[in-house]
Amino acid sequence: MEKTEGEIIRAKLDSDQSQSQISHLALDIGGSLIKLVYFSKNNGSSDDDDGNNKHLVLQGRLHFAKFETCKINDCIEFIRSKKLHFGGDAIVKLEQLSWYFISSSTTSLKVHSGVRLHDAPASDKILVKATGGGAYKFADLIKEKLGIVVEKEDEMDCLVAGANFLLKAVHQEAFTYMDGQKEFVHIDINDLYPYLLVNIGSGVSMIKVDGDGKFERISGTSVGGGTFWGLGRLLTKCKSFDELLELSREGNNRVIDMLVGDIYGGVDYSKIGLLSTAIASSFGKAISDNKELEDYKPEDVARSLLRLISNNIGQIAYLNALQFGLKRIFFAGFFIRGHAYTMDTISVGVHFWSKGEAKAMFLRHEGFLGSLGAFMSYDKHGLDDLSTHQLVQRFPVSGTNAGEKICCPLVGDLNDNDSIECGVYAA
Ligand SMILES: Nc1ncnc2c1ncn2[C@@H]1O[C@H](COP(=O)(O)OP(=O)(O)OP(=O)(O)O)[C@@H](O)[C@H]1O
Ligand SMILES: CC(C)(CO)[C@@H](O)C(=O)NCCC(=O)O
Repeated sequence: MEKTEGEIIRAKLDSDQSQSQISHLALDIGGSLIKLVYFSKNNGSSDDDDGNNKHLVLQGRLHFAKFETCKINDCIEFIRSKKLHFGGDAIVKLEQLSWYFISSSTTSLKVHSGVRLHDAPASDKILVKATGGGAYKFADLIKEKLGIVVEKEDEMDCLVAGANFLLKAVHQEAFTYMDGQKEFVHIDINDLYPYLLVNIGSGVSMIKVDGDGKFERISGTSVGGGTFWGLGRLLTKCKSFDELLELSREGNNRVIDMLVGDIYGGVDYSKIGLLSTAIASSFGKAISDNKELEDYKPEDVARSLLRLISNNIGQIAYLNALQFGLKRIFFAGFFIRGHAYTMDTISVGVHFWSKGEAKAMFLRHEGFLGSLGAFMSYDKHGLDDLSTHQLVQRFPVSGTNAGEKICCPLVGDLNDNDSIECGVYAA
């Protein structure tokens, strides 16, 4: 029998936990999904080959997991059964946190960080960092069921902190995706800002980022991932988001979308630069076809809907980038789900509207920006002390050098039960 998502996570954790202790759980509780990040220490330290082993004080993994927000009780049960909220045997305080990845593969990333460890001051209260609207909505429930106090962190602060961390510290995090080609982008941390962060969750936030902690939410739209999943569920009867996404792969949007050619008798409207194949009106054919919903194939509906939402977000993002003179746009949030057609649609849209001036980029850990930001807020001051220059210098020089564009096939979803191997070094 096929295992459920919860069972897979549980089995993995059972094996992890036989050799590790958990510390530092952080949550991002959004309108659709709850994202968890936590660090598990392996027992004992071990030697490493990067020349820093004399400073190694801790080794472990950074874990990622997610639950649907409507199943918050499963998430609470998961935290309780794995004792994630107790921080293992001892809660440690992370100081001078300086994560830097020393190697990466398609399935796991190895990260080392410089920290000082102290036992947390004895306290009756167990505090867990959480962000997203659910940190407010579910604080009482979490206190009641787990006996822990939710320490709320601002959602936008966390998104930006998570994005900056991933972009600066994680090797091969950002990539472009166009015409089926994935290309990793080298990030020059001295030339990272300003950029536009477009976080596509249930709704969409567009944030102009000018530095660490320096940002402005310049726009947003309620037509986001929740719209795609909500409308898609009603229109196709799909039982899960992934099923809807999978369905869209096989569909043909031209069956339902009204194309320029449908209006112009098969020819382009070249005077204003519109090909006959361009969508003139999403779902527009449904008005004239005299058909009912049942007459359309669910896969065609799913495809049209995905293009509608992705195009719309791509266009609004581009208009904001134009208004603020931003050339780089990073798209994140769980709506993207590493899905080829979604990324392609967004990229083509941004490329088309900007006449090739602006670039759409995506992040491998797209859905975990907020939870990573909350995780790192355990020690803001330590992070502020970080020399980002140092982070890059300490990257290993591997076969896939930073600075070069690397082409590789699209890897699967790195967000599900992904973990990052970590070593923690004394600063
Ligand atoms: N397994 C899933 N179940 C539900 N939605 C999913 C799933 N996987 C991807 N999604 C998509 O991701 C969206 C949620 O993304 P994300 O977790 O980034 O946002 P959120 O934090 O829940 O929302 P918000 O920030 O607006 O409160 C959903 O609306 C849906 O489009
Ligand atoms: C309300 C939030 C910030 C909650 O995450 C998000 O869903 C969002 O940005 N919605 C779009 C709201 C708007 O700007 O119209």
